[in-house]
Amino acid sequence: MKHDMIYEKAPAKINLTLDVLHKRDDGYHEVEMIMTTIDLADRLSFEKIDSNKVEIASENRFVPNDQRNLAYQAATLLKERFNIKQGIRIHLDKNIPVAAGLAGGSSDAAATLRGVNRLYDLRLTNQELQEIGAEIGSDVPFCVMGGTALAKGRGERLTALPSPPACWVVLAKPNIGVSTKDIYEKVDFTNITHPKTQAAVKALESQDFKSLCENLGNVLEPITASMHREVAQIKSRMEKTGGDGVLMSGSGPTVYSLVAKEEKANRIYNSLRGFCSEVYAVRMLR
Ligand SMILES: C[C@](O)(CO)[C@H](O)COP(=O)(O)OP(=O)(O)OC[C@H]1O[C@@H](n2ccc(N)nc2=O)[C@H](O)[C@@H]1O
Ligand SMILES: Nc1ncnc2c1ncn2[C@@H]1O[C@H](COP(=O)(O)OP(=O)(O)OP(=O)(O)O)[C@@H](O)[C@H]1O
Repeated sequence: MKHDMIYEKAPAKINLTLDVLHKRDDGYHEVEMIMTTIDLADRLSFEKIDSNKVEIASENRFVPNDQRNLAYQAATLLKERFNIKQGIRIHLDKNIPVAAGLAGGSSDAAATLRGVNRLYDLRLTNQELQEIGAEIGSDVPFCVMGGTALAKGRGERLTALPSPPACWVVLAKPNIGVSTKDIYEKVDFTNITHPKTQAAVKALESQDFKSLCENLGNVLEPITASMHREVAQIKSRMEKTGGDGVLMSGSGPTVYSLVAKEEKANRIYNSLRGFCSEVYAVRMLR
């Protein structure tokens, strides 16, 4: 039997700020962070299949196609919770670099929640999908919501914020892997420089690009940078070639620069291409 296809885009996120307040009893860290979506996205399609299975197809050899895949987990969760007897085939066209600090897997999970909600006409609200998403990972609720938000709790308590002023985002991912868990575990609360989250929120509210760039901050950056010198190397190269605001995203290792002028974005992009195999120049998503 031929079934209709549903399509969803899964955009990457960057952290404009990331602060860690304390370690919680459940092992997670209480965070306060501003995240925004960028125009670098995976593309997913969803199709009903007659066998009672979730199938993932992806051409990317770094992406698992079994229960380790967050899209698989999202589809399975909805299937079990809503007692769906048919199966789901997911095709994943991966463009977001893997294990990068850009929430690629989380965004695929969020797109899967939206896609399966439509495919099986479950009529779940965005809020309900966010709550289900929190069971899969801390970044999933934000990826369900999209746009720009201040996130608290372990990342699931969200308040929408205005999008950043239009600009370019140049990203470079060094060819190294980091474990988010390990990086959080290394946070030293006796020696921490907290970002000015409120100043960054104000900069978004007043659409002040310069102030936004001055108030980017990520407490995980010095930790990942101390383990991998590539992070500091990319950061300094972006700063030297004219990046307006430069920061590592999430637990890394991707470093990005916000850039107002296209010609400068091109210059930074070209300067990094010789140094790093995964470099992107994209726009913010409004
Ligand atoms: C670094 C960020 O990407 C910033 O947006 C997120 O905080 C991490 O989000 P994520 O990858 O969706 O994280 P999860 O899959 O929920 O958790 C992975 C691991 O990171 C640590 N973790 C994560 C989130 C949080 N608020 N505190 C933590 O300590 C925990 O050890 C957890 O076992
Ligand atoms: N759909 C998926 N796409 C990519 N990786 C996935 C996916 N599902 C599970 N993974 C696994 O998760 C690991 C982390 O991948 P992901 O790209 O989500 O990291 P990330 O961008 O650092 O996430 P975050 O910013 O949320 O911490 C990979 O090593 C991969 O094996």
